Amino acid sequence: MGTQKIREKGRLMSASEIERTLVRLAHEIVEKHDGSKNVGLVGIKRRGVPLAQRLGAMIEKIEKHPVDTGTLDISFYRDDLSTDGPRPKVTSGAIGFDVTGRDIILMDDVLYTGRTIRAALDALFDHGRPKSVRLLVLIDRGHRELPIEATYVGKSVPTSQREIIEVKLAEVDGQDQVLLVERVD
Ligand SMILES: O=P(O)(O)OC[C@H]1O[C@H](OP(=O)(O)OP(=O)(O)O)[C@H](O)[C@@H]1O
Ligand SMILES: O=c1cc[nH]c(=O)[nH]1
Repeated sequence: MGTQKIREKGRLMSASEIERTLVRLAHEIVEKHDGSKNVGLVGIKRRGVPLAQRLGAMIEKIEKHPVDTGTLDISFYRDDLSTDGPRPKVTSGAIGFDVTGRDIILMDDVLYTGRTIRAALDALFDHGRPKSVRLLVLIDRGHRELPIEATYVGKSVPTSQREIIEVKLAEVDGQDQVLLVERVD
């Protein structure tokens, strides 16, 4: 595989827009979950993790009680591994709290084909039986290949297949912003 050229097309969200969006999503979660006591937040590695941590802190501030926040590493569950041989049957590391009976909100930065979320649901149910599972994403860029939708969406961005959404978060990338870039052949 050669190096792929990409061209920046524009900035979709600044740091302050990301912050405002997360505050709105935290309030939506509290409103829909009637106080959020049974809610557990699970961030998908990598950038879902800081999103879950930030939203957990925001909900805690609004509700004045702690919110369980954990991490899901789905690298062994991704179906794109299956092209190189049988899919490894490995249970991912601990989430950080018991998901059984909880109202789980899975979190990721970008929702595209839906394959990451399918893998995340497999991984989640290997850890326990949640009462419910909802999905939160910062960006929904369309082009689903599976019947998966998010309950909580930061921003819906219609994209072409050539375009790529680059979410950058301070904890992983040293800064907060969302960029739209395009592959150049
Ligand atoms: O809906 P899908 O088609 O599964 O695409 C969405 C996934 O793609 C990105 O991860 P990526 O594979 O680029 O890895 P990253 O964590 O390094 O960004 C993004 O973080 C989502 O997890
Ligand atoms: O555009 C995309 C598609 C999948 N994952 C991303 O992070 N961006």
